[in-house]
Amino acid sequence: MPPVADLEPRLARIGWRAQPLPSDIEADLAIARVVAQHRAGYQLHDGAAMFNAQPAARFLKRDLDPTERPAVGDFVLVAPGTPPTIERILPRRTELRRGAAGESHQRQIIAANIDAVLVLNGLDGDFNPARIERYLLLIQGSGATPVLVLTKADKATDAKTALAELHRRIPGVAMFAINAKSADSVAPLLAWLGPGHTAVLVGSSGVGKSTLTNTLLGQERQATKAVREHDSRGRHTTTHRALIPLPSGGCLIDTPGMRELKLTGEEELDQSQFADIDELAQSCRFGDCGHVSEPGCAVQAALADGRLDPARWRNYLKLRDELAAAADTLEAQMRRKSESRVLTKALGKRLGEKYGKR
Ligand SMILES: Nc1nc2c(ncn2[C@@H]2O[C@H](COP(=O)(O)OP(=O)(O)OP(=O)(O)O)[C@@H](O)[C@H]2O)c(=O)[nH]1
Ligand SMILES: [Zn+2]
Repeated sequence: MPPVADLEPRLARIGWRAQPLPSDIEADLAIARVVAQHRAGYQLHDGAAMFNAQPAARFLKRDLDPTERPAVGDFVLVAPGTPPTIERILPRRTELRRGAAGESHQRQIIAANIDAVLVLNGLDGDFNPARIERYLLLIQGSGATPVLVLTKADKATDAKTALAELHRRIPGVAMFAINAKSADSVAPLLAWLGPGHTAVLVGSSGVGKSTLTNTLLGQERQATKAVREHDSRGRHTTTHRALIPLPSGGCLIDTPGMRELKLTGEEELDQSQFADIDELAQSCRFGDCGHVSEPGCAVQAALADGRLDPARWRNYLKLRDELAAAADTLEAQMRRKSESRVLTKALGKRLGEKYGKR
């Protein structure tokens, strides 16, 4: 492997910060960063290009603690090959975990080596201190710094009141009210986006994550509207770039996994700011109304006569789909957990019969 000093300008683009490397590294290994994780493998970036890689066999062992597997944001050592293989994970500075209050064998790393989590909340009706607090729970203990960003300040009449309320409710956390479209307005955020820094943007759909990304980039590089394909189960695929080097020297990580941070599957739409839409959608003539062209659709009627804002409706649909997918995952996890408990019991009983233990 070339001396790391030679690699640093390139690695700097992917949020690398000088760190001592293990002394026993084989010469043919390269440093890269995990930018996405798929069922079929990992997507890595070495500062020059993105490429696919497979984890070494030991990462696939079933009894391995999931937190010891490569995660998005990890700097890893990669062996050449077709495909290249992830051999080692370099020590993490921070670990954003899912299920921090759960059982240890269920904990997963959502992202590693994240320095700041920018929690976006819109001042256009999306403002929701309770949701911000839930994000903060997820971030707490990760080592990453939360930064609260209230977007659409240019549209709000009460940005100061919102900030004051948030200050009261969540003291000691940096917070800004910004117009995500204005470079001047987002400038204070650059303090968390300098060389060697990695940030993620989290927040509800439509809050301004893509807009802020574009402003930080200084150009329209990321499609503001991600491409989504819906199917009957309400899953979607979002295409966007996973790691985004910024002119300020830092980088953003943006993966579907990171965006899933926002919903656990336990949220109830009928007890949210969308309760009115949820109620409307339940009052269609057909119980399984798709709200597209069915006769007697209460949603289409409300859209037609202006009672329902189309943007809000689209947002509701997006969130409902996300929630459905998250709930599916949660349910599958819980099913697996209860199955393994039953299996463990059955195994214990069998062993007890065989060896006379109880
Ligand atoms: N006036 C104003 N409009 C904003 C601001 N931030 C975002 N918008 C607008 O809000 C809409 C949604 O913004 P996006 O950046 O696409 O939101 P997002 O969080 O990326 O949404 P998803 O991709 O669905 O997760 C766009 O029309 C933006 O132009 C802001 O600070 N001020
Ligand atoms: Zn309908």
